Amino acid sequence: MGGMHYDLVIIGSGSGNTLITPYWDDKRVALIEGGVFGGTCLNRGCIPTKMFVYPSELAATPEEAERLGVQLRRDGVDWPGIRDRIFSRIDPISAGGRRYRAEELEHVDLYEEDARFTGPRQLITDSGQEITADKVVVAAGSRARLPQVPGIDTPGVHTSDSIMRLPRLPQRIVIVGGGYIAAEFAAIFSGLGSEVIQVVRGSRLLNHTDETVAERFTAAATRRWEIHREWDLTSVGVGASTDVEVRFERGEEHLALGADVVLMATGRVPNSDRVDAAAAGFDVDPDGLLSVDGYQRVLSRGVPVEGVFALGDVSSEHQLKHVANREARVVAHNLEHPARLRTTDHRAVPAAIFTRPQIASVGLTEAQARDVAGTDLSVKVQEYADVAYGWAMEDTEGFAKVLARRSTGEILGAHIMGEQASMLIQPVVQAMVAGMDAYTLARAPYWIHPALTEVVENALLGLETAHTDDAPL
Ligand SMILES: Cc1cc2nc3c(=O)[nH]c(=O)nc-3n(C[C@H](O)[C@H](O)[C@H](O)COP(=O)(O)OP(=O)(O)OC[C@H]3O[C@@H](n4cnc5c(N)ncnc54)[C@H](O)[C@@H]3O)c2cc1C
Ligand SMILES: NC(=O)c1ccc[n+]([C@@H]2O[C@H](COP(=O)([O-])OP(=O)(O)OC[C@H]3O[C@@H](n4cnc5c(N)ncnc54)[C@H](O)[C@@H]3O)[C@@H](O)[C@H]2O)c1
Repeated sequence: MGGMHYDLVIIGSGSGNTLITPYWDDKRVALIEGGVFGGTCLNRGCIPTKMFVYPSELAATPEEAERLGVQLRRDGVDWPGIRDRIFSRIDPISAGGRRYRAEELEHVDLYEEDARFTGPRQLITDSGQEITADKVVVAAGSRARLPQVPGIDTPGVHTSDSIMRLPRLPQRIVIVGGGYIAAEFAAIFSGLGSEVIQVVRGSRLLNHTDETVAERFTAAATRRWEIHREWDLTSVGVGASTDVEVRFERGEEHLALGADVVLMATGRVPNSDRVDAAAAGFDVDPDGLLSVDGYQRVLSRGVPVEGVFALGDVSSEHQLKHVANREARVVAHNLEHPARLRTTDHRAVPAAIFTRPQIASVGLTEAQARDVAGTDLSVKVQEYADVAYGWAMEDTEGFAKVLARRSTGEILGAHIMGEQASMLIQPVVQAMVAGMDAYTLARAPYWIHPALTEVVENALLGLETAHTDDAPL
């Protein structure tokens, strides 16, 4: 098989797919995708999960409404209907994207198989096709990590890749893990009416988040589904009377939980090994992340490799789609303008966890902010219950927490748990990027009364930060 040479080779059709700009119209491009076209977010990540979150929230409404004197009745949940509506929308988008790249663009060759490096800009596909290129972008993403315990291949053990396509809604599901994916699916399935049992190694859920979030989300989740803490997974097997049984231990104690299905939500590993980054001599950190510099250039022994870039989950500490997309825009620019390279701005990266209650964060946690600012740190936790819209909702759980330097008002972080957290955080993200201090953010714009945004306004006003006499009133 003769070798093929391209101006640009992209590995991965998630955010990598966006790199094929008009600049490449008169050049030769290869897009290599060994999985489903469109990558994680579209096919098995952000988009389908949120399409399950919304109906699940509707399904959970009767319990919420009851507190406010409204009697609603949920007559049932049509899981196959929900599932098929979601995937009948998503699957054609993936197929359409694939068709466009494979059939409609003459300058693009789509390789539908895995490829791995044999040199810095040299690859071989699984079928033996040798490929070289002037420029290579590694946009190979990450994959679900399965704990290596006996019985992990028992039928009924799922990851986020397969759980959304179940034939029927599980009556009882065990979820292992305490991170983003576990939190979102626990909310989805409990909202839809499954009995959810979540088991974590640590003492709190969402352990990596701000301490108030972790503590208060653990309490909120405990009110909604069953949680077992500080248990280590030991094995999985078929249960005596259940499809699958998951076993844990804690010192001398043992716990066996039977269920229809088990979701392993135990983290994701970057696909640097799947592309054999080591064979090309690229630097890979202990977590498997491909090392890049600020320009997204792949490093080898700390030095940028000519013409090789990486973006997204394979190289980013933020496993988030909006980050992968931003990095892709930077890579697209840098491929086209080698003399005017741009860096990716990773300041103020927000994230939301679409669980119940919703969570959103930006910037530092309180512990991190204390390390940075010491006694100059001001912290305010504003309860939803203490603003007018929170009264309307009769909210008892939500809060907005902001962190800022007392001396300058510089916002160091914000963490919100509750209704619409993912939207409420956005003004804070804007202010952090624009360098606006906390007091100016609270006082310069009008905040609509009595919208829920007042929870953020009041949190900012509650900070003890310095401001001048001519600051907005
Ligand atoms: C369940 C779930 C929910 C999520 N929800 C959100 C959310 O709400 N918001 C958010 O911001 N982020 C979310 N994420 C994270 C988000 O999906 C990822 O950060 C994002 O999709 C990463 O994009 P990427 O382009 O880096 O990689 P991907 O989209 O994963 O694309 C990489 C592609 O490369 C291919 N590939 C890998 N190795 C090779 C090889 N050797 N040869 C050929 N092809 C290869 C893979 O098959 C894959 O299709 C979620 C993730 C999951 C799993
Ligand atoms: N809304 C969003 O933006 C969103 C949603 C889903 C996923 N994501 C991205 O995907 C990434 C991966 O999500 P995730 O939830 O899989 O990972 P995570 O890193 O958030 O959580 C992994 C969890 O698994 C636990 N764990 C790891 N190994 C284990 C083992 N052997 N036994 C028991 N528990 C174990 C960890 O302690 C942790 O609680 C997230 O970090 C996030 O960046 C984002």
